[in-house]
Amino acid sequence: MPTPAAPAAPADGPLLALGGVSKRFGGVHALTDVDLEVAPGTVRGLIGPNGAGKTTLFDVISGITPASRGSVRFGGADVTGRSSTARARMGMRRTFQRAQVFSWLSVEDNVLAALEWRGGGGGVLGDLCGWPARRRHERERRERVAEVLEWCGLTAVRGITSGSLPLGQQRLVELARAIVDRPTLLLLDEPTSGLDAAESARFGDLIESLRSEGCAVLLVEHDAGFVMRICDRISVLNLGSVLAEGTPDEIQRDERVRDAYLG
Ligand SMILES: Nc1ncnc2c1ncn2[C@@H]1O[C@H](COP(=O)(O)OP(=O)(O)OP(=O)(O)O)[C@@H](O)[C@H]1O
Repeated sequence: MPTPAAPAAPADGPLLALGGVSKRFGGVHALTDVDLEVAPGTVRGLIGPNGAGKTTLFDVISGITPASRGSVRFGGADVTGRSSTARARMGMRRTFQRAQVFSWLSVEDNVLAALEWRGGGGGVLGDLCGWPARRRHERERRERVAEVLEWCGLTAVRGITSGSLPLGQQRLVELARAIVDRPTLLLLDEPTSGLDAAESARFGDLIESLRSEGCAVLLVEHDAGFVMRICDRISVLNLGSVLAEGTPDEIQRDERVRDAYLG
């Protein structure tokens, strides 16, 4: 299992902290005064009925959509006004409800491409001169990709075109892309959607391994059993507001949550 970097958070503070986040789309109040924290190296679930605001909250956290009000702090810094690219450079990664991979690239090149965007090669001069440092850098990157492919169980299909893989493996490719340069916070949007029981269980194991290595995870997931099994804490959204927050036990016992969501 690859070793993620140490969390980029102040020693005694949350890695991610949302304060009073609201989002309006015209007359639609998608989010209202949402407070939420994710501690380093923990898994937080975000659950709620359809239309509760989960995807909108992910968009606000990752910087795809600006909040109408409120603040987003990440790694101790106020990132409310920063772009999604800036947040990614700080160690935040996200996956989507529909797995996003370069379907025409091989599995290995997909994961390599996720490392490339950070740059760090030797540039044109380095290419021309074939500097040893650049060659070493390239070898290290290939080794890192091989390590992550192995960890995600993708070594055997590393040369296959990603778009020809079944959905479960495409999700693993997306996960491999997200973790290859060692994020400190991973936002997973319905990672088990469309997976069979064995694939979901594998995904659960991978998330637990990531946590044990210090990576924090915020997980939107409709499979309540999966969420209860895997999360340290859970926030329940309903109609854009936090209805409840607590441990899986506390959430399961909460009558308001049962009425609104768990049934
Ligand atoms: N771009 C938009 N323009 C207008 N309304 C939007 C937009 N995006 C989301 N909404 C509205 O905001 C509310 C929250 O939607 P959101 O997709 O965040 O919920 P969700 O909890 O992720 O739902 P689901 O579980 O179905 O994915 C809904 O009422 C939705 O219609």
